[in-house]
Amino acid sequence: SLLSPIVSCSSSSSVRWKMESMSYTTRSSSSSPKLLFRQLFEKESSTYTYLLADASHPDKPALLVDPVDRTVDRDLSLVNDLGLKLVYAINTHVHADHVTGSGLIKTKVPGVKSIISKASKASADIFVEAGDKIQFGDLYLEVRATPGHTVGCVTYVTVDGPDQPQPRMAFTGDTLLIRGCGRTDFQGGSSEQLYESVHSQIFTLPKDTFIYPAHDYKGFTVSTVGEEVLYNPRLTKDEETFKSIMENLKLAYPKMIDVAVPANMVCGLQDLESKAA
Ligand SMILES: N[C@@H](CCC(=O)N[C@@H](CSS)C(=O)NCC(=O)O)C(=O)O
Repeated sequence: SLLSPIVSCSSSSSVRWKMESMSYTTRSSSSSPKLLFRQLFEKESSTYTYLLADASHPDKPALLVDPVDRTVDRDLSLVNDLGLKLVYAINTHVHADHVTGSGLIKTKVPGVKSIISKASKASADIFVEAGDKIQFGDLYLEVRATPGHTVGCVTYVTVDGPDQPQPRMAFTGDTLLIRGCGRTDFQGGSSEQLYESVHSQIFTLPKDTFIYPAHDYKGFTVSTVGEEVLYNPRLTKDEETFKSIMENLKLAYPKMIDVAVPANMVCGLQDLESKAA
């Protein structure tokens, strides 16, 4: 069931990996899980990193979505200040504009597992695909496949359930930005796929679902499904108009693309590995 304590993800060895094997302390009271949530910003790449934790669980298990290498120390210091136990460093996709902090976090916090989609073909400890659920304490993120910006893009959504955060929250990576969307001109991008992904996997969520993207270039911090369905200047159009908009964006390639993509295919560790060699 949706809230089964057994949450499985596909692992690198293609064996179903059961997160029930995590040794969490059992909750002693019958209180509902309490989400601790922080939105963090990295200004050079205009990237948002998200910290989520089950603050009412005795272990306070936490995860970071889309950490950036340059701000790992800030993020870990916050995790420490809040008394959290970081268990996962998760990426929505292989980023092209900055190096992920996942690998660096793993060198600094033993036991943290990196997660990315199987479709990304990048390396990580755990590979997820559509329908998988990521458990932290008594809270869950559901994986939705949202290709289009890259082939391996996924959106992580809090699940629907009596003890789960309401309104729901969707971490859309670069698939859906506030009043925008990710570009589709490299890394296997496809405007058709992105249009289908957003309409079938994100716009079908309840209207009050919060949209938390991986970037913002205009000063926005959060939106909702209802807002984007009404006001997104690209995705409110019909598919042909959308494709034409995307073909005419005329954006410069991200400055770091030649460094970031190869590094992010190996959890952001390429530089560390080449230095060690
Ligand atoms: N100028 C930045 C890169 C800006 C950019 O291309 N952003 C991407 C997401 S990061 S690959 C994007 O999809 N933008 C969509 C848009 O409409 O802006 C740099 O050099 O790093």
